[in-house]
Amino acid sequence: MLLSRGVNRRIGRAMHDYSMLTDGDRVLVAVSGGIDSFVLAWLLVEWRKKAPIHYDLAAVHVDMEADANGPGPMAQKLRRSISALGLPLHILPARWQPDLLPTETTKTYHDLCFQCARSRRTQMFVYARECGYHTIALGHHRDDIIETFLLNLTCAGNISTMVPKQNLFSGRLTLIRPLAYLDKVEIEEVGRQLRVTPIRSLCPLREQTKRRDMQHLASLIYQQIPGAKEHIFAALGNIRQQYLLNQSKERHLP
Ligand SMILES: Nc1ncnc2c1ncn2[C@@H]1O[C@H](COP(=O)(O)OP(=O)(O)OP(=O)(O)O)[C@@H](O)[C@H]1O
Repeated sequence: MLLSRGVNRRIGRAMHDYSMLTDGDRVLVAVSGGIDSFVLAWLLVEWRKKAPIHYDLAAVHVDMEADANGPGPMAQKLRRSISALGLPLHILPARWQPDLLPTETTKTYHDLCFQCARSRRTQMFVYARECGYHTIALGHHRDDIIETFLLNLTCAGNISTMVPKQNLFSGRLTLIRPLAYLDKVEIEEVGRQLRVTPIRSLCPLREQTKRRDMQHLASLIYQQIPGAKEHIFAALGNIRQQYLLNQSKERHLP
């Protein structure tokens, strides 16, 4: 399958702008069962065929359905589709599962969503370290980056977002997001051409998170203001420090 010229160029530009991959890297691509991370896994396989560098590649999945009998049905299905790409899939039974939740009324959906994602990430970080992988590739895209910015702006009182490349633990682990310059719809189009069927999410909180609210907010802004998406994304790399405030956060947050 051929990627459109624009899509191919923006993947290349993201990889290049952030020097995401170098020769000899050992890369784990994190696959959720969703379209974005499957397309990313496919892309990293294809990219390696034509890249002037070589990197080792394997996939990892944190299985929310795993039980004493082993991987759940979704993870097994995912293993089949990932192995069709020629990649091994490491399945990690999730340590944190929604039905293991304490019945705490103080926790909001957002807290729980955050905890679940953090636990998943920690499991992948530990696995990467134990198995000698220094890079984890995630399927976040431009819409995710803008929604995170809106979330941090409106709910956390800071101006920040998820970055296309992030060094952690003094550089011992790097997160990369090669789809950072693509829109969700573009990735879905690639997924359609690859005939990817998303494996349904088990997340019971999915429809009720602040992230979902940010998706609605973003789509309202885009409907009202043509070009807003491009401008917001550009703004994230165009900080005018001298036109920001120097008050302390504590003084103004409730
Ligand atoms: N259970 C999981 N196991 C491994 N990686 C995961 C898992 N869930 C999410 N990820 C990684 O984190 C990224 C962002 O997760 P998020 O939940 O926002 O994505 P998604 O919409 O569920 O799935 P996708 O982005 O693959 O379509 C995914 O693209 C994937 O790289």
